[in-house]
Amino acid sequence: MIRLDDLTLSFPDGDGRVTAVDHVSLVARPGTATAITGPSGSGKSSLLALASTLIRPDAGRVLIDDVEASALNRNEAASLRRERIGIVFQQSNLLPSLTAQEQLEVMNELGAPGSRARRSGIPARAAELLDAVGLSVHRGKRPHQLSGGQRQRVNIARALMNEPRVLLVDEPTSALDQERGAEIIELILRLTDELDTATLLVTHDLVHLPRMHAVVRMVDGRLEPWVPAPVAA
Ligand SMILES: Nc1ncnc2c1ncn2[C@@H]1O[C@H](COP(=O)(O)OP(=O)(O)OP(=O)(O)O)[C@@H](O)[C@H]1O
Repeated sequence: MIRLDDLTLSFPDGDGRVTAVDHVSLVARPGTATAITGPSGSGKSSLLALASTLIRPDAGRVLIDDVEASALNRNEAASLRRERIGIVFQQSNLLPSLTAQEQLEVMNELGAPGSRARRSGIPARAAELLDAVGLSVHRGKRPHQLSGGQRQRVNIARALMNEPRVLLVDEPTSALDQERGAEIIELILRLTDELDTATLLVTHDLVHLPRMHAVVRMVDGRLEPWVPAPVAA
């Protein structure tokens, strides 16, 4: 579970400060996907950065299960991210020289060494996740040999290597056409269910919202309930 509790974040802006996130509270439970939508510059990416512990709030708390993430120092926050949080950014920032399988395996080389038993399970886990995202036959390919949608699938599989409790996804469909975008959303929803992650997903794309367990809208850093536009008669 992830709980955002009265979060506020501001950035320096000329002589003053701009409030990117303004007293935002939100709870996402395991096995559910919550979409965060809203206009450009409304604070969606900033909220995700707070949820991921990559930046600290000016005020408020981020709770990941029972851990107060916003109170941790940098090293502790890095460990928490490694152990409990999966992050998928807009662009699939894959390493050009590595195959799909290696992109996943390298995740567990970074950071904590892990036991020998755990390390020996890594190739199998990587293969299993590539299978779950429909890329078994492409596991030996490098990023330039994959389509945009396939690269995004590798990205998602990579974020799941550490068996995260929380999955944070920023605009996963922005570089894809409608059909590939819809497939990626379906994939994220299926994995959220199967792996029981609490998923927060930023999207501009309103077509995906009815598939989500919950939808919130950010406007000027504040959270509003999302009210779907009436369907034309
Ligand atoms: N590092 C930063 N330094 C200064 N201001 C920032 C920084 N990051 C974001 N902002 C400001 O905070 C506000 C929210 O930005 P944010 O990127 O979170 O919005 P967004 O809803 O994700 O936008 P988009 O949909 O265009 O990605 C904006 O006014 C932006 O200019």
